[in-house]
Amino acid sequence: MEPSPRHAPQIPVVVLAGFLGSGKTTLLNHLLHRSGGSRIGAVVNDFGAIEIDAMAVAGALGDSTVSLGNGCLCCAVDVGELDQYLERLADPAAGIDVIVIEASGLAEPQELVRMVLASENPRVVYGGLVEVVDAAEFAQTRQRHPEIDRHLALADLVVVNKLDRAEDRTGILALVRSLSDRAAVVPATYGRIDPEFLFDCRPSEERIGQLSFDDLHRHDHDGHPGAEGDDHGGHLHTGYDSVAFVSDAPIDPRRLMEFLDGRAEGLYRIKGYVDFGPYDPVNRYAVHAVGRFLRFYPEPWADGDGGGDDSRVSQLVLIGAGIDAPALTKALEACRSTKDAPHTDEHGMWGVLRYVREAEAEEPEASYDTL
Ligand SMILES: Nc1nc2c(ncn2[C@@H]2O[C@H](COP(=O)(O)OP(=O)(O)OP(=O)(O)O)[C@@H](O)[C@H]2O)c(=O)[nH]1
Repeated sequence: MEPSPRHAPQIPVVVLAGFLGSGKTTLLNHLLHRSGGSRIGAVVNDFGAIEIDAMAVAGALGDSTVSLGNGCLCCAVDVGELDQYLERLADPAAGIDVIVIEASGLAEPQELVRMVLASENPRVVYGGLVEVVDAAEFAQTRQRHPEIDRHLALADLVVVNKLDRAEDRTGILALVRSLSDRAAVVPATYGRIDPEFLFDCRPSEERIGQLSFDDLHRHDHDGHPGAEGDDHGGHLHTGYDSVAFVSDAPIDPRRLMEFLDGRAEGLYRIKGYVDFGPYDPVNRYAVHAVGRFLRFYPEPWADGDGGGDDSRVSQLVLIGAGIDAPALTKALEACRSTKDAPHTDEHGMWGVLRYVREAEAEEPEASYDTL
């Protein structure tokens, strides 16, 4: 017998937040592959005009992913769009057990929590705030954005990610614990946490109290300067811009490496996919830069090994503070390849391949980090 709507279990909606490049998409992908019998629906909010994050999770999810592109969800005037998506994912026919909203790396988590709490959909219930921290960049990020402390204080679960890159693992964990109020603090590399943490991270009664509308409101007005009279003055994304670049022509690997090696300090985040054309007809290259960190991840093109296909494009999103968008676009345009014959420059890919790391994602899954 069908359970009556009144008694149907409510689907937890978890907000997954964390600064640019901290590893939210990586964590979400891990959960999608490790969730056992649970079915996860995802709402992905990209800051840039191209939905790179949505592409990165869509493969695993098919139509259980919806994308809220271009701009921070926290600034949406009309929250109806989120409601519509929640409605769709919470439809019993979709068979979804938990919904994860991946916030953009510049979103204000308390705004997202507020939106979920405001949802009138009886099938969903707020399932907690997960904050992902980049252990390697945390000190600098906190210096530039003291608001991060406020985000951690609101979290129900904090994932201290990228511990493989952290110099002082114990120190960073202790610091995050001291900032996190009563949240569980979980160490991780590549977002590999036990999914139980997430599905169980519903806030306790006490924490629901803390995240009531009134308290969130109070946080806005006491918590950060610029909130009064300027809706987004204290938001993390103030001063940040994004540039979206798409190219049908393949990219020249040497020129792109020159561009990347010379990137300005303020250009904190680059992500996307690159077609190096005849330099590697089999693979496209996912690219990620976070601060000074740079990595390429070759992955076979979905259209087989033909090459020369019209559907092959390079798509990049660049996010930073104080960046010169027209100059960046011009510099990227100059990276377009003009050569047809790669053998005239057979070492052309060397620069890129220096940033391809083998097998780092293939460590045994069983070993969750402990500290
Ligand atoms: N070394 C290392 N790299 C990691 C780890 N987790 C994620 N990364 C890499 O960090 C980069 C950014 O990861 P994402 O998961 O895309 O980060 P994100 O938070 O979704 O990024 P935005 O949506 O732009 O804010 C990618 O190159 C990941 O492979 C980790 O634990 N260790």
